[in-house]
Amino acid sequence: MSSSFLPAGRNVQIKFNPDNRNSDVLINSLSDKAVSKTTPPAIIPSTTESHASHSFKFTGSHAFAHKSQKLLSLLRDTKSILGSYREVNKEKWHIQYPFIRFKAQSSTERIFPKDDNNLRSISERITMKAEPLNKFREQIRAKLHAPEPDMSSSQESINKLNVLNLDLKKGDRSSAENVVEKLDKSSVATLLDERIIQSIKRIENLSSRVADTSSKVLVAGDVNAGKSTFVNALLRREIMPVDQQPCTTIFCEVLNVQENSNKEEIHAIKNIEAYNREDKNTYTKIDFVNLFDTISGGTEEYTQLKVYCKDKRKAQQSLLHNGVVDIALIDCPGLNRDTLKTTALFARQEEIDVIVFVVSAENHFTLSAKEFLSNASNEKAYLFIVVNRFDNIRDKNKCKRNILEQIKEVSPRTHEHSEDLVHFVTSTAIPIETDNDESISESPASPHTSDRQRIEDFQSLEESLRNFILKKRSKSKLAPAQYYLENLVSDIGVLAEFNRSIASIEAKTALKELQDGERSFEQLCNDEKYIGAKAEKYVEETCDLIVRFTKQRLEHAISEIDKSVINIEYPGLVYAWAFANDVRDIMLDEISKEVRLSEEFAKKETALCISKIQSSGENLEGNQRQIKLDKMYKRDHNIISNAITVSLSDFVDLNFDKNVNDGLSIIGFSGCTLIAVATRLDAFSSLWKITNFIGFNNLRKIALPMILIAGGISVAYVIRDLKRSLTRNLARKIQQQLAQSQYVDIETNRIVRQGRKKLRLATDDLRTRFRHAVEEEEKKRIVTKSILAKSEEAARFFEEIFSKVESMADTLETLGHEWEDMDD
Ligand SMILES: Nc1nc2c(ncn2[C@@H]2O[C@H](COP(=O)(O)OP(=O)(O)OP(=O)(O)O)[C@@H](O)[C@H]2O)c(=O)[nH]1
Repeated sequence: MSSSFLPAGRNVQIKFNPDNRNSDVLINSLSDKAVSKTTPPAIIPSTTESHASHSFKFTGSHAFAHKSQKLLSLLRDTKSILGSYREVNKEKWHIQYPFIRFKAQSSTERIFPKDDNNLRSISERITMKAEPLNKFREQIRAKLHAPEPDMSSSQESINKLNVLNLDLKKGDRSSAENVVEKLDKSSVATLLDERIIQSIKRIENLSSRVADTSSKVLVAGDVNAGKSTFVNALLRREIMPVDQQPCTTIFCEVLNVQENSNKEEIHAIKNIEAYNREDKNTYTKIDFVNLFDTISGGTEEYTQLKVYCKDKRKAQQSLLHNGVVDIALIDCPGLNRDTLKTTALFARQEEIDVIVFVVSAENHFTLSAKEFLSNASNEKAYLFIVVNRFDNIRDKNKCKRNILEQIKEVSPRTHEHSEDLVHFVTSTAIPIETDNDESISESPASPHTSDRQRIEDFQSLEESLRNFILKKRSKSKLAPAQYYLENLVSDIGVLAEFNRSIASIEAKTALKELQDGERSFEQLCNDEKYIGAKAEKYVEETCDLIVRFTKQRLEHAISEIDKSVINIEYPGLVYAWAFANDVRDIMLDEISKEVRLSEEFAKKETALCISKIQSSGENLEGNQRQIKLDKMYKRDHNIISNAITVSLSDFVDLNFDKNVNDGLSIIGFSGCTLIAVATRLDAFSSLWKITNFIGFNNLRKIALPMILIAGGISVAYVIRDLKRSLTRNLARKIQQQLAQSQYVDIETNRIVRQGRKKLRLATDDLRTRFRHAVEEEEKKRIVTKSILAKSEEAARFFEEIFSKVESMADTLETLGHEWEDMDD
């Protein structure tokens, strides 16, 4: 699995680039512990320089240490970026995924979620800036835009992302698509959070793997092939017991003394799982002098030995403690039918980086050896083969050919790189330290040519072995971290770029909304003032109209009240009183009619005005208030009928006729009185009362003729003028009373007051709706402002993240992939 944006398989010699800001920071940010633990001494030579003929190009231990440091630092930085992604995703910005259907979509649509119409419409308005892109950004954008025709939508996002893809494939493909389509932002955020947590855990595991400087080498081989002799030769010490007879019966792990607080000890362990160096109950300490007995004594008490020993050689020569990797050598029991299975199991353990197989040049491969090798080569692909006891071979070339032929059969890949991986040596030729030796001389005092050659062959083996171990270590410990980082950095870049685009668009949209909102807010405030004032003006105009109308109608009706009875017939003297009451009622009805008319007018005008007010606010949101006018005027308006009563005087018009003389007036008056009385009493009782009053004789002499004359005149007058006088008197009386009670004003006010009340409801409603609209606009502005701030912040955040991962991708690219040709 190799990242698509980094070239794979390049053999890059690491050069620290001072211009690379990120590298600088990364190197400087390395913890002291990591640096001290992994930095090799400067004197360790690069193997590519000293052993240029190797077909396995490897940049050596220095490069390995440098690479470990960089990877550790990159892992740390990536973890911190993922941490900030989690934080932002939880609290500030739901990180979105590029879930897209590519088919038949424009390139601008591709980078936006397919269900987000709003964003898509925005995307149509905003084109990508034609800025110069660097390689990483180009690759990320290409990923976001690239059509992948035959993919389902659920797979598209998976293909865009390597590590941080969401786990949507819980059902079949169609249901996974549905899941994608139905996901909302917060669900995606939750799924991403889970993914990030997993990634952080993985980074922690990879970090501890990269930081782990130990490496285990399993030395297996046939019985008596010389495994223990070989191990001793590597250590330049007689640690492992050597015997002509098969002697190694248990696994012996030889470690550097530093692993045991610089104490040379042997720990015999019954249960390796429970072994703890600091817990003496988990092992038995054994003396070095008793090692042979323990190993060869056939005791089945122990399953494994840990032998902590000193390697007195310098770091660049030492295998156990070479400054880069702490190597442990595990000497296995010789292979036979009984031990084959156990050794094979041991070899399969993940912590075994390299298998060194020791075969005796004299015996070639046994069946057990072949079986072991073919299984191991399936497991590890490359094996390191030591053909030992080469000194005993006379025809060395033939032996080499034979053995290489056999290796070709059991491990073809090893055979391909036999120059590096297959060594013909004589382990006994290596000078071994005795207890008295202070240093070991690699050159015998008087070396034979053959001895010198054997020592050189062994040294060459050692260099190849160390190189192979480092390389395998890179493969097993650094490669997973580097590949994972490459994929993760790409994913972080994809998400950062995608979310930056969305955030930028949201910010632009919010800004535009804010600017538009500013204008519409101003417009609204102006409208509120202007339309409010206009509505007030409508109200005043309508009220004025109602007042004028009502006043005019009532005043006119009152002033012309006598005309309302013109057509009423006078029923005669006997019904004069009833007639007078009818006249009054008709006159008052006439006024009431005018009142009702005015009310109708007021209602109509009020309705008109309300509709005008409401239509001036029809653009405002929300429902208009319904104003009912049917019960606007409901009480009985004939309030004056009881207050105006007919009286006698109403029948006589005191000012009525300037043409009639005073006498006639008196007579008329008397007559009228009589008539009035007569209308109330019967004629006889009236006459009787008058007679009693003036005396019968006087009446007979003086008054009677006069009375008779006056009566006659009066009767004539009454007959002639009663209707007119009564009408005029009653009209005047009503007019006076109405004037006195300010009837017109009161009624006008009442009518207009009701109208104003209703109109007030309309203006209040308009004002309320305006206020509501202004408040809504303000609320919208607050929300838009916060969206703007949030999306601007998000855009900045993702841009910063992008720059960081861009720089990390550069660093990763410079690290290269030296293990590309080690495909196991
Ligand atoms: N001539 C010669 N003899 C060797 C060489 N290497 C080992 N021997 C001898 O071979 C015998 C067996 O050596 P060991 O190292 O015990 O062999 P081993 O593979 O560890 O034996 P087991 O652990 O019992 O399987 C010893 O007598 C060694 O001296 C060599 O390169 N040349």
